[in-house]
Amino acid sequence: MTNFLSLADVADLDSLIQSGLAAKANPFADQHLGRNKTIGLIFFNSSLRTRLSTQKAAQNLGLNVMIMNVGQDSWGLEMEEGVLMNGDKAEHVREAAAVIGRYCDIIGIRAFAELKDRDKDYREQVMHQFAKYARVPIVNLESATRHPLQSLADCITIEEARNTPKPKVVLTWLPHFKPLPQAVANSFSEWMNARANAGKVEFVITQPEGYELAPEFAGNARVTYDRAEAFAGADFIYGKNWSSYTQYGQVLTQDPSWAVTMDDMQRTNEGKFMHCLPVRRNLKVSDAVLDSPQSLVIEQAANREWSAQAVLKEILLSLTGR
Ligand SMILES: NCCC[C@H](NC(=O)CCC(=O)O)C(=O)O
Ligand SMILES: NC(=O)OP(=O)(O)O
Repeated sequence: MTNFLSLADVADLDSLIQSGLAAKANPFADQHLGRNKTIGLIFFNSSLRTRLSTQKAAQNLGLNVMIMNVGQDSWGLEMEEGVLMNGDKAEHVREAAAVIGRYCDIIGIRAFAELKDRDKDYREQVMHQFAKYARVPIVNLESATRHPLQSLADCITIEEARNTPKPKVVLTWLPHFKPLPQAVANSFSEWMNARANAGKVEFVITQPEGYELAPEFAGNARVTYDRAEAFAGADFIYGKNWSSYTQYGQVLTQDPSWAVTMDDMQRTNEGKFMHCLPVRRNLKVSDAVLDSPQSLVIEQAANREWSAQAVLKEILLSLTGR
């Protein structure tokens, strides 16, 4: 694996999931792999899990870790080519990425959607500019349209917690007053469609009208506006808010009946509740659900360490020629 930007960079998803589970069982088995190598983690947005779990995974592999918050610790970075830089951005990504690439063997980048210009967000300019100018492997720590380290942790969590060979997994939209990116939902859908194509899960998306994901991410998933029907018999309920893709970046409804409650969970097949976190209690999901044994959110977040470790291991193996 050279870059980890999306599912397309994964040669064998089953073995990557198994590699995450193996890292969980034996975290320090590969601590020699990263010796004398450095990873830089570059954040354009806030983070708790991604920052700490990726740092921890890198340390488990013996990597040195440097972390930078762009615009707070560093200069603001210009991403556009050929512009007169007379605004608030003091440095161009051409220099910044090239320089960071000289200090680091691997670079992780978090850069959320701005939710103003759909074409611009879906072009993934920040990831592509870094990949072009840094000349070292790039790891997506949540980009404008995807969050693959989260999706891999989600696959690991479902693999661990399932008690049927082909669980029913439901992605359900949750209410929020703020417009949030589509990245987590897009990515989860992309990865679950792959799992469904491999016969590993049944995948259903439920959302209010107007919240349809981009066709390339919804793929062949069964989409229903009938939330109760989607929840019936579900083994996993994966909650997430996202803003509209079709009316780009807009909040079309805040209908509180889409928040997940214990009544909803009782319609499932003793289903487990998942959320990538952070989650706003009682706005998106009730205290009772989050505090019940049906909630997997802490285990899911813990699995971020093992998803990052599986990915960094693959990249280190390709850097060292195996
Ligand atoms: N990395 C996990 C999710 C990050 C982000 N959530 C948020 O911005 C929540 C902010 C809030 O609730 O105020 C998202 O949806 O993509
Ligand atoms: N789930 C997740 O990516 O969390 P952070 O935004 O805190 O990194």
